[in-house]
This record gives sequence, C-alpha cells and structure tokens, in this order.
Amino acid sequence: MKNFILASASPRRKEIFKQIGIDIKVVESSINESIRTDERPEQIAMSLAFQKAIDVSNKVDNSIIIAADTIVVKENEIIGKPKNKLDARKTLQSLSGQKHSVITGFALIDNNRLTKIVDYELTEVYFKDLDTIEIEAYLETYEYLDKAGSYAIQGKGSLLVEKINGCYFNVVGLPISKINDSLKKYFDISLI
Ligand SMILES: Cc1cn([C@H]2C[C@H](O)[C@@H](COP(=O)(O)OP(=O)(O)OP(=O)(O)O)O2)c(=O)[nH]c1=O
Repeated sequence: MKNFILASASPRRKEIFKQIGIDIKVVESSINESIRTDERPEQIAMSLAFQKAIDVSNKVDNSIIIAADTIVVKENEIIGKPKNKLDARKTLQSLSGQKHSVITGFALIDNNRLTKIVDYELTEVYFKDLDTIEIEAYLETYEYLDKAGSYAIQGKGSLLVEKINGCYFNVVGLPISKINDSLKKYFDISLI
C-alpha cells in the first residue's frame, strides 16, 4: 500500500479515513489561507487545497498527499469560518430557510511520480426555518467554531438541516467517494 499523507489539521477529515478503515498519517500544512475574491468559489477551494498539498509535498518523500478545503457559498457569497459568536449568529440567520452550497476542493499529489490532480465536489444543503431561540441554543454548543458556514452537519447542526442534495461527507470536509474515483482513474489505486 502506498504511503498516504493527509495534509489537514481537521480531525473530521482524519475521522472520515478512519471510518473506511484507514489510519492515515497527518502532516499539517502551514499556508496562509488568503483568497482572491475575483475567482469562482470552486477555483478558490481547489487553489487552497492545492497550496496545502504542495506545502506538505515539499516536507515528505515518496507519498500520496491528500489535501482539501471546504467553503460555504450562498448566492455567490463565500461564507468562511466565523470570527466570533456574532459572526456565527449572522451566518446562521442568513442560512435559515435557505439553500446554500458546500464546496470542497481537493488535491492529490504523488510526489514520487510527480502526478498532481485537483478537483472539487459540491453539495446543496437546505436549512430549516430557524427561530431565534434555536439559533441561540445552537450557538451555546460552540460547535460553530472552526467550521465553514458556522455549523457542523455531523453534530447538532444536523438538526438545522432539512435535506441535502449530494455527498454528505463532502459537507463534513472530504468527498471521500469522489477522491477514490480520482485515485482509481489517475493513480490506479482503490481505497476499497
Ligand atoms: C459545513 C461544515 C464544515 N465543516 C468543517 C470542515 C472543515 O474542517 C472546516 C472548513 O475549514 P478548512 O479550511 O477546509 O479546513 P481546516 O481549517 O479544518 O483544516 P486544514 O486547513 O488544516 O485542512 O469546516 C464541518 O466539519 N461540518 C460542516 O457541516
């Protein structure tokens, strides 16, 4: 089996690998996640994922590096991680009763063969109508910290969601099935 490296500090991404029986090694990237606002959301997510993968690829030998970046987009506006509780409250108010997209860009690099792949997955998420009491109760869980869109679908945030259209794991931060498709197609490796 090839040496896989996950270039992400996100415990959720490591957990997704664990769920499919892979105890993946983590090497965190140290990129500055600044974005160019003139790019399309999927370009931004792919570019950030690629920067994370390249950064880690320069630190390890003979490995396949997997990196990802997740952003939330509503009506072409990018909603990142909340700066504070006030910010999280505003985001949840704006997502209430509405549809948004969760885009995860991912990058795969085989630094032995010098193969590089970048792609993304998009999932539509429909929020329920949330009242003030629910939003305040959710904020008290502090689950919003460090989450794009200020919620965690894998936690109590599941109670805010009416339905999704697309890959669930993509919302949690790693479209594992699409990543496996790319590994099969371009690297001749299957995670199954
Ligand atoms: C919408 C949503 C996002 N998220 C998380 C996934 C990502 O970890 C995070 C978005 O931040 P990212 O910048 O994609 O990742 P990260 O900062 O956690 O880790 P790293 O940069 O080292 O790769 O939001 C959830 O866990 N659940 C959700 O429902």
